[in-house]
Amino acid sequence: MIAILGTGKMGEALLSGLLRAGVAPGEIIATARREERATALRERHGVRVVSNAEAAKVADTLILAVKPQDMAALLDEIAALVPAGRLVITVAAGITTAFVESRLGEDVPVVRVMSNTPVLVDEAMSVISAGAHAGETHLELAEELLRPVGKVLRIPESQQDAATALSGSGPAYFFYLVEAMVDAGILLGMPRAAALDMVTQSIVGAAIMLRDSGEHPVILREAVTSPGGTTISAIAELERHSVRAAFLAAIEAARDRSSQLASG
Ligand SMILES: NC(=O)C1=CN([C@@H]2O[C@H](COP(=O)(O)OP(=O)(O)OC[C@H]3O[C@@H](n4cnc5c(N)ncnc54)[C@H](O)[C@@H]3O)[C@@H](O)[C@H]2O)C=CC1
Ligand SMILES: O=C(O)[C@@H]1CCC=N1
Repeated sequence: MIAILGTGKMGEALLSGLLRAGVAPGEIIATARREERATALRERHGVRVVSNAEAAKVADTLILAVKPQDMAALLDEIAALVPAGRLVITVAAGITTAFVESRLGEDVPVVRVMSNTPVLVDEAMSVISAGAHAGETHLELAEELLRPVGKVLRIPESQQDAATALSGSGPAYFFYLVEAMVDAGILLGMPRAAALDMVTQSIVGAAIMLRDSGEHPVILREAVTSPGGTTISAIAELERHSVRAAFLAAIEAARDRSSQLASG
């Protein structure tokens, strides 16, 4: 039995992915704070929604998906109830395996995961790290759960905050970029719907080329950039506005914020 505790946006995305991957609804239980949320989860996915206490007692694998700020309270609530040897997977930004171990008991196997919202379309990037008492079998179990919804990579836990900044938040940067490009289309007089179509298909095409061609992004960009042409005029402006430096600073800020989150 797999339990998802705190089934909000990320928890529900993982839940729907597990169901798409063929896990039976009877094999998954969820918890939610509000009754309307519990009803919605039952109706949408046909899973049982129970209390945190019941989930902690009956599940073999617990997926903790509350906000980082709510993690200490949740762990305190379930600490006395989780039977020995259960795998605990935490998907919260900034929450270390040591943070979970210190509240659930020092020998609990914990795997820390940072995934992202493309889990909804089975294209997630999930990075995983083992806690002090999680071994190969625990990592494999976590991989088994996450692989049907995207790519999974093992990384040292010391890199989790950086991964949170890069791939956890990553989709938001691309959506932001799309918004900005669509605004540019509007500025140039394009109808909004057409501009959104053009930008979306350009980003999808570019992403697939990047993933499937094996080419370095610089080579792919150079292939678009004709001498004396249009693209280099745009790139010159991006450079003038220090867009690359802005990305470096932004992602560094996200990494720093991730490392602060466990302390509230
Ligand atoms: N949204 C995203 O793109 C990503 C989020 N995450 C992580 O996933 C976690 C959840 O984020 P979201 O799903 O965006 O937030 P959310 O607010 O949509 O979901 C959290 C849910 O937990 C519930 N909750 C809080 N305390 C609870 C308790 N004691 N018992 C039962 N339910 C409780 C809340 O009512 C809410 O529905 C966070 O820790 C975040 O760092 C990780 C990767 C990406
Ligand atoms: O913004 C956040 O804190 C979460 C973690 C990664 C993506 N969203």
